[in-house]
Amino acid sequence: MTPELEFHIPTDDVHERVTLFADVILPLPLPKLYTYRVPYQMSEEVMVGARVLVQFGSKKVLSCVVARVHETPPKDYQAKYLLEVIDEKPVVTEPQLKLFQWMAEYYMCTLGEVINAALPSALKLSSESQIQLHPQFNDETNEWPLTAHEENIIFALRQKQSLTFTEVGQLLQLTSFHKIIKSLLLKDVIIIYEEIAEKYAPKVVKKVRLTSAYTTSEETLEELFNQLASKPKQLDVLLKYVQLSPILQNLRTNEEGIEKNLLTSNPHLSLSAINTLLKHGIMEQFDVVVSRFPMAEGRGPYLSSDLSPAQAAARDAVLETFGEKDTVLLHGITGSGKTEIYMDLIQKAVEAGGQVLYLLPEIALTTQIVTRLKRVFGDRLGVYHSKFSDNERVEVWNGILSGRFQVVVGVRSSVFLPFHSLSLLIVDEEHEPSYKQHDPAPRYNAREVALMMAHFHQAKTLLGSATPSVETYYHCQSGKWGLVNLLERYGEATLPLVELVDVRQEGLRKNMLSHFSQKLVHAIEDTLHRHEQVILFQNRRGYAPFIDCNDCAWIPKCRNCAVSLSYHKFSNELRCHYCGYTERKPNDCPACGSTMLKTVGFGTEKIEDELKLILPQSRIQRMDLDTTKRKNSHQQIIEDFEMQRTDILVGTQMVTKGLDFEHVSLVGILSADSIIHFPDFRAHERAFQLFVQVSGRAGRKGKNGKVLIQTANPNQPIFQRVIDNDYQGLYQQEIAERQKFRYPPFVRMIRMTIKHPEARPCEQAAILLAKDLNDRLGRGGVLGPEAPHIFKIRNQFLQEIHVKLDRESGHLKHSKNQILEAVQALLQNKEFKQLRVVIDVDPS
Ligand SMILES: Nc1ncnc2c1ncn2[C@@H]1O[C@H](COP(=O)(O)OP(=O)(O)OP(=O)(O)O)[C@@H](O)[C@H]1O
Ligand SMILES: [Zn+2]
Repeated sequence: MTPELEFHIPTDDVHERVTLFADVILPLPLPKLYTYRVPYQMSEEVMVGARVLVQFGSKKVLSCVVARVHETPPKDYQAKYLLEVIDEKPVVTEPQLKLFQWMAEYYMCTLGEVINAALPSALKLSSESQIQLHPQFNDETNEWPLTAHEENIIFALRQKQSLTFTEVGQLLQLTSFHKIIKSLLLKDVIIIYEEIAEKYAPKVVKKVRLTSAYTTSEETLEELFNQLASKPKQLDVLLKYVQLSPILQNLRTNEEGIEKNLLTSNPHLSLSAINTLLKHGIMEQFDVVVSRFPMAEGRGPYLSSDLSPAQAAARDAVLETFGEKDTVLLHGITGSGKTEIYMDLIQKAVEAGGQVLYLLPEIALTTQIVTRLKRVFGDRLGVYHSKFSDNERVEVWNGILSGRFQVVVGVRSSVFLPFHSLSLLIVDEEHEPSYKQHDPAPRYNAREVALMMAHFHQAKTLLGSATPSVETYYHCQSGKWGLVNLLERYGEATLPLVELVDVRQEGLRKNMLSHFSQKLVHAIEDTLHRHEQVILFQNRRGYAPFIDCNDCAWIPKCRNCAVSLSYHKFSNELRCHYCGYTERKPNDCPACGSTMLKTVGFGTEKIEDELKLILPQSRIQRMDLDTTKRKNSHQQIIEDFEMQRTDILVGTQMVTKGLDFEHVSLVGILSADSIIHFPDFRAHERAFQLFVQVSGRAGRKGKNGKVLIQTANPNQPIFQRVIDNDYQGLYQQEIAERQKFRYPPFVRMIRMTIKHPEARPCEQAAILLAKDLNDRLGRGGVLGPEAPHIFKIRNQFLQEIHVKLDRESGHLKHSKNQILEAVQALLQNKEFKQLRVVIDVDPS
């Protein structure tokens, strides 16, 4: 050290001290960002994308994400100091922040709502956050000096398992204790988690290894062998150890050890010998925190299938089109092998060093695809969906940040993940309505968000579908996006033969067995006879949509919603599918006392029930919301069907989507009519998609597939389009109608739902809002108010207003502001205290 430096007095403290301010996103529905003052000693630590702890209101402490760091104090309030910087590195990336900002603006919600939806709850902290001892913390091995306060907390955690932040404050009698918590965190003494129900528990594995004294050199190891020569049981253990751990090739590998149970569960080894070795300090035991997503064994080279000539041509066309366009639609019929093409493209993107996001509409689909992708991408594949625990989500989040996961497969919420170098996004089954989040805000469509993500990352997006949404196809027709067609099935397979069954006629001819036509029953029998499988689709779950009294026509209704209660036979309950209300099914009519209560209509449960009577030998499984509540139930049902442990799969929409089963040769649609007559401008499009998709599950691997559609009205033109797989016809007709009646893609729709516990004020408020919107936006664009078909849900009366906006974006922003102002003005009206207005952009 030079003498000058020894006398150096730090002067920057005196003059160059700059006060920094951080704008933070609180995880609350607040309209703007809040600015906090950064304590000088944290100036170096604070950074965009990292979390900080702040006090909000008088008591609450929250973690929030830094969106901006600057030097301008806020004008209208005195900025408080932020309390702590939690992260050493950002947990939210720059492109993510941009995307979140865009989502908040586009979907007309707050940035806080977006962040709240985006972050797994273990990354959100508040005064209710809990701490617990780190499972690996051990007084004896701890190398860090601990302060009295820290000792105090550890002592309390030994007594009580967990403490909330508030309790920590009380324990230490300090208001500012976050430094202490952070210090304990850094020393790995504690971990933080959000809810008691879901403690963050890293998975710990017990391992053993030789103590270092015996592994300094080959000689010491040899000495050990000599030493144990007279103790054969211990020698056996040692021999097994050197067999399982490659220490004879490289002594340093001893450090990694082996899992203890590889020894203890071996019937040829003596447990007491293992314990003696541990007791004598020849071996030692240690814990390792392992990933919940174990590394795949032997990464191996890529293992994907060879593309057929048609697939290879489609792949090349996609790559070529990416040269000119950022977004390409792969319109490939069901069973054409789109997945194989995706895998090929993913591989290319990964080899070039990019990250890939592969979006799927439904968890049920992930299980099959994940198995296929795992074989190719091994430990570089991350999976993200809503049935994951929070721990698992945090691990995926961190795995993407650290670069461990290069490919992520997930459902719509994966658009929130912290990618930094995305180069390819795939939106499979892009037409699927389940990409849309209805509640709560942000009410986004993951397909649209994916396109925006691609924009911020300068990545390419491939949309794929056998039945593209009319909007998407329109953008291809107009030349905005690229289009690649794949019009043949892979291999020997051809599209299935679709046939209609007129249930009215069959009923007259006495050819109906309850809800099954003879034709369908015979077709099922034939199929099972050939040891092939059947999928039956019915659009409703439960046993029956409602029951009614034969004598007085009484129908049980939900007490919170304007709907009748569905009957669920297994639980003998009447259930509301909107609010979850349940009651026991009465034996007699509460209105007239009659015992003649009968069920009306039918759902999947009834189909399953009746089928068991009609075909008692067959093995039937049902897949719907009621049978897939548990985390792995989807997987189990799909696996059973795949392995042909079941013959018939009965289900709701869940069975229609992209599933790939080799032995299915018959698909039955039990009642097509309710789907076609849904009151919505997309009803025809949706019905076509549903019928074609569910039909597409038949005959995928060379078998001749057959589809039977039961309907009371076979003359509807949509059926001919399904029979002919005539997407073009459907598209031409739909697009003409959309243009004529001004629907998307020709306009943008925004729906406002006005909610109030009483009917009158709900209606009055809706009329006022519609009038104000009319004044602001001009006539013609505002439709309603109108009470929706189900006019009360969860004790809230509903009214809807639809706004149609021209697509030029300059206009759009202005109009959105007008809408927000109109809603604000209405909410300020003192007459409507309990009013809520939900805004949904691009509703569906
Ligand atoms: N090149 C290939 N080599 C081997 N098998 C293939 C190949 N292409 C497709 N297959 C098989 O054909 C079947 C159908 O493929 P895939 O599931 O990818 O179709 P898809 O286009 O996604 O259909 P859908 O739109 O109905 O979901 C799968 O079982 C798949 O493994
Ligand atoms: Zn209800």
